[in-house]
Amino acid sequence: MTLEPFGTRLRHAMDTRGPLCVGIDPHASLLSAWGLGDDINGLERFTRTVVESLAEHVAVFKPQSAFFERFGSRGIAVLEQAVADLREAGALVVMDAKRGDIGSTMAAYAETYLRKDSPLFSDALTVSPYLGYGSLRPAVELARESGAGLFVLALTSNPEGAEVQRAVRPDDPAGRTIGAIMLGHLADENAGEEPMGSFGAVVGATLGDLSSFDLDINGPLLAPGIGAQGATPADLPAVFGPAVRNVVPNVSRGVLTYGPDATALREAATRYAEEIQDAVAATD
Ligand SMILES: O=C(O)c1cc(=O)[nH]c(=O)n1[C@@H]1O[C@H](COP(=O)(O)O)[C@@H](O)[C@H]1O
Repeated sequence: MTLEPFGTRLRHAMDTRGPLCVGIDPHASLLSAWGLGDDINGLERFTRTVVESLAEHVAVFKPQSAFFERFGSRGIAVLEQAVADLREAGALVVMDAKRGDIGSTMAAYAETYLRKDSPLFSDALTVSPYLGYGSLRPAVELARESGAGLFVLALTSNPEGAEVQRAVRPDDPAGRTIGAIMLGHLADENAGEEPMGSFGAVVGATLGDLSSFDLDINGPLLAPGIGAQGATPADLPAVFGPAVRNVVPNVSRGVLTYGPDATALREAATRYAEEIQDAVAATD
């Protein structure tokens, strides 16, 4: 079955379930707080609980691959099952693997996550453009072919990101920063797409006023940083301005910390979803 483009599917999911993305980040400290061992059984129980509690309620999930890779092939098997179960429940999966390499190797990463019949096929993948945006071309092409999407790290939520992303490219005619140039590439990728394109940017919710950047890329903006990193849903309009309608806010620890009780997890996700909805509606 051919998939509709990721941007179309994501817009529909945001309209029906709301824009919240719950991150599945099984930190060792969370496994312990949930009374689970820092082992494959703990990882499996944790992941299954998140999936069973939230998969039918939340639009988007972002499993963080590193927390599964930590356990080797058996961890990857847990990740694979989670991706299948989440998608089966009608949620979209953004695989957070932050891949980035020279083009010929990038093609293999793309095969791993973006080829329709791959065991780890995901609706979208996080990628790093810091080997040059053009190195991502094989992933862009395969994503288009498969109806998948990408989230390209543009302005990350961590303070260290600025030394790369806010650096001004000396030969850029407009004197833009590297982060602004990445946003420009994404706007080109998404030009003319309706209701929006499939090539998103990662832009931290922690970054304060971003009005000096053109966030109007006609694509989604994945916004991590709410909850554990200190940003709140109420910050979103001030950070994103009119682009707030394309924002997919990610919360990982801020929700996960309420487990393992399924009701408490659902209530936490609902609280965040409502606060996000209120913040976005206030911009009307
Ligand atoms: O690409 C990401 O998802 C990402 C980009 C970024 O700029 N900052 C950021 O925190 N993330 C991820 O978003 C999640 C944030 O987790 P919490 O701080 O627990 O909500 C982690 O999985 C990070 O790896």
